[in-house]
Amino acid sequence: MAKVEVLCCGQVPFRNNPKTMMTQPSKIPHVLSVAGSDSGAGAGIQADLKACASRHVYCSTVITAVTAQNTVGVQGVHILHEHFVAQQLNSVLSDMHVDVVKTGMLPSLGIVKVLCQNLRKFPVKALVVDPVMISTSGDVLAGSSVLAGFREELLPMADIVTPNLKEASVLLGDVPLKSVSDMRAAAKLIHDLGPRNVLVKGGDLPNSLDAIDVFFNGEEFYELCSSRVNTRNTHGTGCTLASCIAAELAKGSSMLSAVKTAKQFIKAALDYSKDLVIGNGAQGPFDHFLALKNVNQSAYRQNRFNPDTLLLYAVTDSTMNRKWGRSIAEAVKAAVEGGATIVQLREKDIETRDFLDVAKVCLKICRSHRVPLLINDRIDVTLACDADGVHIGQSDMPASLARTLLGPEKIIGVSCKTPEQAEQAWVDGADYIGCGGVYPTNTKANRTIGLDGLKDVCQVSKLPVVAIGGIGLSNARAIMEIGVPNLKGVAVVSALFDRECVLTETKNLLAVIS
Ligand SMILES: Nc1ncnc2c1ncn2[C@@H]1O[C@H](COP(=O)(O)OP(=O)(O)O)[C@@H](O)[C@H]1O
Ligand SMILES: Cc1ncc(COP(=O)(O)O)c(N)n1
Repeated sequence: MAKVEVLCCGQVPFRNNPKTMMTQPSKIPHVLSVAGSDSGAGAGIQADLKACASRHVYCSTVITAVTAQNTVGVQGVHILHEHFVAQQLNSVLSDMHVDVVKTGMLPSLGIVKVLCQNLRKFPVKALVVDPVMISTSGDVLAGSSVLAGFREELLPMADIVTPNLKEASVLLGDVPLKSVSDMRAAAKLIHDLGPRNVLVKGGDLPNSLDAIDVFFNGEEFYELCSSRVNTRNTHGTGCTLASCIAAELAKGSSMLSAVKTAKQFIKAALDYSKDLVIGNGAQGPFDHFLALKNVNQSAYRQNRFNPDTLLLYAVTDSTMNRKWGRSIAEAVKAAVEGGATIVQLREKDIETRDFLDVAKVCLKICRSHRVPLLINDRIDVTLACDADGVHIGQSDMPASLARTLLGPEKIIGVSCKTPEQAEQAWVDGADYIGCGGVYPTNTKANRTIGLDGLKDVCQVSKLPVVAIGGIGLSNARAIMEIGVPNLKGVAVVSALFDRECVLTETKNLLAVIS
């Protein structure tokens, strides 16, 4: 009798398994962190590894120094020889496909130089430089000898440099930085040193109720603002921010969107771990794995939100579907089969338990078509059924709080009528805005803003926009043709669900706007 080998994992041997043989090799975005080790694991290489892991990005490491460090301060620093740093760089860069390099503590000029040599030899998609010089505890991590290396060699190669206030000041020859306008001036001067983008971090800005960072891309300034979390656990925020930016760039994000995601991540992680107690010193580490408390499919999404999904946005209405004798799930199924690119469950008169049951069924339908499903207003239902996100109005939960509750992964949309509301939605960490009502509608008694109002909002909105309100076959094309690039699609209710055949209506509407 033929001998059958059983592998311990219970799988058929490779050569006999056609399914395994057909499997495509899969690639994970890859960040290389070139930084120092922090024995307390709050900052440095350890923070970078945790940040990348929690953003679902692979992180390799080249260690430049080993520090004896805890929540009180830095007790010792052992700098590795530049030859050994060069050897590590060569090992990783010559073999593994690195997308983005992120640098932290670079404690000697020799190390800066071998890094620049290796970056020239093995070019990568992006270089993120966190110019670590002084720890938050006030200890020196890189002396003035490396400054020339930063200014002359490394910064001109950087896609972004992320100094905190002290580091920005040192890079510019000890200029005092005390206000947001000082930060803007510093960002401009540092940009003149050669990096493509600059983020001056304001975690240590005195007398500021908010944590404000200034981003400058050589043309425009952005003040990125989040409320300041009241916690001692801010050790490693700078390293984490830079790693998170690197991770998002490795996934393919644009620079501004990577920076915004990273900032939202820091805010959410600090909120999540504000009461954590590790160590007796003044500055504790925080917990990077907030997403793990909510292990779910969305944790494996590589790109959290694709604005193109706003093209044909189906918003349900149970009264209409009841009138035509179909369930919400049947209506959603027809809409996604007809080509709806995103769905929102807007069910105002339904018990929570029923809402949850319906949401779970609709989620299954949407996932099978790779269409995101959002829930109107109800953050509790969004979390309970692990929907892709929530859509909120101006009188619902504020978007900043929704972001804190939902974490950085979920999609958040906000209804906006005015440019001011659109600006606030962006500051609060929303992903898109729904703008309207453009035309009068039966689903909401509301002031309409018309095509001009829509244009005004689109022109200032930094977020993608979907138009809503009285939109259907007759006027959808006119809306799509208003000629503003961030208008990504139309959201419709009656045009799909107050009709006999949802499938046909969706197909027809898609044909008109595509
Ligand atoms: N208490 C806080 N609440 C919210 N965000 C914070 C807080 N402290 C720092 N941040 C943010 O963390 C990031 C790192 O900033 P900062 O602490 O200034 O850098 P570093 O760790 O290099 O000193 C920035 O985006 C900053 O705005
Ligand atoms: C090895 C190493 N790298 C970087 C930092 C900066 O982090 P922080 O500014 O939070 O002290 C640090 N303390 N240690």
